[in-house]
Formats: sequence, C-alpha cells, structure tokens
Amino acid sequence: MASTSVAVTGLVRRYGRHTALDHVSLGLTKGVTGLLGPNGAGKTTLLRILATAMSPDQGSIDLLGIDPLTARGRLEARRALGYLPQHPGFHPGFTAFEFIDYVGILRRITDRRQRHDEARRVLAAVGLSDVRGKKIKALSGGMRQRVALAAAIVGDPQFLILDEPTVGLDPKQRLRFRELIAELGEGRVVLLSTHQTEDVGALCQHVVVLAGGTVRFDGSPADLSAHAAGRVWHSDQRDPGAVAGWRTGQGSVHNIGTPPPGAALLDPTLEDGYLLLLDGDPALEEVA
Ligand SMILES: Nc1ncnc2c1ncn2[C@@H]1O[C@H](COP(=O)(O)OP(=O)(O)OP(=O)(O)O)[C@@H](O)[C@H]1O
Repeated sequence: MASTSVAVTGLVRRYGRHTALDHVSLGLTKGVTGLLGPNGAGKTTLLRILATAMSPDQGSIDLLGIDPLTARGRLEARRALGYLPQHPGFHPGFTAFEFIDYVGILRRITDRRQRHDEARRVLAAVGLSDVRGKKIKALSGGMRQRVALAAAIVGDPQFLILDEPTVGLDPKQRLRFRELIAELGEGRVVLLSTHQTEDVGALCQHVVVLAGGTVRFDGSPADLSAHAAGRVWHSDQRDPGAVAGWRTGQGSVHNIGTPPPGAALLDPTLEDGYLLLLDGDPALEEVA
C-alpha cells in the first residue's frame, strides 16, 4: 500500500549566502498540520520545496512513498499533491469552470468528460457551483481564494500544501475555509502555513513552528499552549514582568511573561505559547 505520510530530513536551502532552511526535519501524517513562524522563517521556501517548485541544496524527502528529488519521482509527486500558493496566478478572463478545467488538463486528466465532472466536483466542494460560469475577475477575493483551493484539489491529491490560504478573508469567509480545510484533513495529509494562531488552534492536530530556518517546536497544539503555563495572567495595568501585554475587550490587561507573586493566572492560549516560545528570538520581529 502507498505510504500515507510525508517526511523531510535535513533539508537545507540557501539563497546566496542566506540560509533560508537550516537542516529542517519533520514528519506529517493524515490530518492538518499547522506551520507557524514569523515573516522570513522559511515557511514558503519549505512549502515550495514540498510542492516540487524548488529544489533543496541538501536533504531528502519521502512524499507518500515517492522521492520527489528524482526526475521521475517529481512527476509522480506532482500528481499526488495539491498546492495553493501564496499568490495564486489566475487567467482573469477565464470563468471559474474554464480555469479549473485548464488545471485538469495540466494534471493530465485527458478524458474530457471525466475532467468536466472533476471540475464540477471540486467547484461544488468549495461551494462555488452557482458561480462556475462567472469570470474570475468578477468574483470577490474570498471566492477567488476558493477557486484557488478548488484548483489545489483537482484529482483528489492525498497531500495538500496550503500557503496562507485565509489571508485577506473576512471572518465569515475564514470560518468557511476552516470548515473546508478540516474536511480535507480527514483522510489526507494537509500542511497549512499561516500566521493565524486561532486557525491552528481550531483546526490542527499537529503544529510545527519554524523560525530563522530551523524547527523550534514540533508537537500538539495543547503542548504549544502548555509552553505558556503559569506565564499568562491578567491585571489592571500592564505588569513590568510582561514581555507582551494588551488590554482586552473585557477591560483587563492580558500579560504574558514572568508573573508577579499572587498574579491572577489564566489558561494559556496557543498564541500565548507561540509568543513565549519565540520571545527574545531575533527571528521574531512582531513581538520585539
Ligand atoms: N528568491 C529569494 N532570493 C533571496 N532570498 C530569498 C528568496 N526567497 C526567500 N528569501 C529569503 O529567505 C528567507 C525565508 O523566506 P520565506 O519566504 O521562505 O519565508 P516565510 O516564512 O514564508 O515568510 P512570510 O511569512 O513572510 O511569507 C527570508 O529571509 C527571505 O527574505
């Protein structure tokens, strides 16, 4: 039986003198894995390598039992994976159906009838049956993103690579995407790169944190939250021991860091764990 997991070992990728991935090793199984990391962490580089859009300088990949670093394996891997890139390219004059049909041609579904059935199936899966005859340029940003997701699932790939699929979506659209990704994660290997810690908390069984080209965390969402256990508290004013603190909608300040004695501790969220994991790390610009 074909392997149902993906593993990378010792992946190195350099851009000139800059090392974007520095001996990255990780394993992915069925379900949704969230890939978190600050800007420039190397997430897109890792995803592009897994999608066979780029080669690593060193390391090996086992993609559902296929070695995509060989010429033959690359073709086989491309049929087994779906990729939603950070900036999907569309032909805006195409209708949604025409675009997906075209993706079907690229994916070598040669039988026209079968390809059209597949286009209808994936457009229905992302809830776009009603607008399949509309030109892509006439669709909203959220709908276009759904077209990109539909394109990624043509041919029902068993490994899905999603690069920040919810960027620019409004909260309702994001929820819709969450549902779709959760459904796709049932029975497939899904790697979801995102800056949205709430999406990871809501969707993922597994989280990997990448920063400065190395893996800083690899475990469950609960373990990432637990990283902040005893280090999250609320107070009236921002506490001096806090590395970050913000006033919440309830009026009190949510602090993370080193609490004072007797502080009113809170249950940490995944975001708290993530922020504390990377606290003081030069790779994390957002919290500095
Ligand atoms: N084509 C390139 N040439 C030179 N440097 C690059 C190139 N692509 C990426 N880099 C650098 O490699 C590092 C990793 O980039 P990458 O895009 O993989 O990060 P990322 O985690 O996806 O970031 P973001 O969240 O901002 O998309 C960054 O320092 C980036 O500037």
